[in-house]
Amino acid sequence: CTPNTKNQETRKRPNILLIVADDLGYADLGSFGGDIDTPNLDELARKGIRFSRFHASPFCATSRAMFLTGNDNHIAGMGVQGLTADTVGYEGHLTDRIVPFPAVLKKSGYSTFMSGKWHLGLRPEDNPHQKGFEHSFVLVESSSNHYSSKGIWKKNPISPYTEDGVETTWNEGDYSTDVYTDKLISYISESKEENRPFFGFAAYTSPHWPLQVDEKYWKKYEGRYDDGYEVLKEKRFESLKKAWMIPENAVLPPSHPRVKAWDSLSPEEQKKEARKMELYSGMVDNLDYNIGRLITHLKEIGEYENTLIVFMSDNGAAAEDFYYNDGVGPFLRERYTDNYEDMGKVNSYIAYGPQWAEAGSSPFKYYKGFTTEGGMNVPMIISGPGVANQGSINDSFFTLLDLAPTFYEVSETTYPNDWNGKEVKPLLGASLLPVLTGEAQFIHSEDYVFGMEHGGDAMLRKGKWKILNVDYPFQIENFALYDLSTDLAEQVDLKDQNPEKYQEMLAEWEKWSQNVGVILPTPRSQKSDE
Ligand SMILES: O=[N+]([O-])c1ccc(OS(=O)(=O)O)cc1
Repeated sequence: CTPNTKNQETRKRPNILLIVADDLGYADLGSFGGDIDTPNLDELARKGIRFSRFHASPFCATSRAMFLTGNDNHIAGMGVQGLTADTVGYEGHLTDRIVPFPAVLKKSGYSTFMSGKWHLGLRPEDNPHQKGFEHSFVLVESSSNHYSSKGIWKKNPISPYTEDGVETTWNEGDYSTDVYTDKLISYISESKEENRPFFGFAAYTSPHWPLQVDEKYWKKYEGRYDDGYEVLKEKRFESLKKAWMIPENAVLPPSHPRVKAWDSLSPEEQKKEARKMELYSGMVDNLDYNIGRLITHLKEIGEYENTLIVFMSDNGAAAEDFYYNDGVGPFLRERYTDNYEDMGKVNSYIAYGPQWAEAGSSPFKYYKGFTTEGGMNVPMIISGPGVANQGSINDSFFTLLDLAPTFYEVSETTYPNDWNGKEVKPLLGASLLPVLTGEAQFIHSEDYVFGMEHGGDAMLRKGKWKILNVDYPFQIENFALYDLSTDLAEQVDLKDQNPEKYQEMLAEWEKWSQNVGVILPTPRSQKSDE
């Protein structure tokens, strides 16, 4: 075992850099067939493997709870994002039923740090500082202004930030993604000085709403989206096929009923809609620029070749638009404007809604929040030492539960049976290393079961089969059955044609949901985080 002392690392184990974009759509990146300029991510794609069927959870906090622990969101304590209840599985923070992998890596001698969004509990004892991160500069809650600490949630008019567990303030006018990158660069430099391998978590808050970014990043997209969101969705559907991200016989799913036809909008409305997407693309452009800064820094200090870089989105493209809703809307409308002239600036609150989110999640059904593929099938790229088949695309089924086991293997550490004297639940995923080294194309057998439940929205996957339930309130008979090998867009319910398979999948659901502790109807929140 490597000694837990600084400056004593004898043989350098690889660094691990996990970069998570917030609400990035599947169809945005250049290397996935999208139209936004992402040269730095494209370089990672050329040097690494793109995963076309990688699945996150449909929401931000549940995804973070899952990939940081290698376990189910209920087991981790995050049954429903933003809900805090005195009920096992729904505590609203990471519990002692699991161990976040940064804690184990830190104990083994890794320098562990993160910068960006936490969203796994507001209390001091829930802070990343207590969960295995030696250094952290974080937005503690779910979302924030990108230029200011002027909050977007009524309960926190000033957005809460901490550095190494201590409350800190935002330097007004600084831009989120730039600041988070500066911090990461300083933490990476420190680990280099100490000659320790690092695990770094770049928990970016971009391109999450409110859509804010400097004109220098969005101006070049001006005019690109003037034909509207339906056209963009179709264009991307075709370009994703050309990029081999979806099969030639894929079908484009119809839009969610919330999406208004582009042609029904007035010219003024269309102008504003187009600017939303220009801003979104500008944010992704800036995100890519900052990822380039990280890559350049790693190269400059001679650590690029020894760093496993994992890039992913935390869930599908986001359709939320709280500015116009009854709950948070009045607070937002008091503090922010949605004027065309101010769009993208510090005083502006703009989200791009289900209409553009569907262009982001083209070719899948729906978007963030749903257990459909549009909510969960996200882009992932892995590059770094030992990664074979550079530039290839892997189409096998993987999930965010597979990341922690991969990181344990790469860092030559093991997940413990107990932690701080308490027995912990076993890991659920499997290491991706055989895929990264080119020994295997897949790690999950046809019998592997992956389930996901969030507030009654549910899915379970076994081999090519998926049961999906997005009807409210949850009732087991509302599950539909899809064959994802022929129906990526989840359009043809096969439950009547395959009653045996359907019953088998329902039995798997019963077993799985009991094992992980799903409670339906969802327990009521004692305290909301949002
Ligand atoms: O419903 N909310 O309150 C809510 C939804 C999404 C959200 O963004 S997320 O990135 O944290 O999922 C924040 C709050």
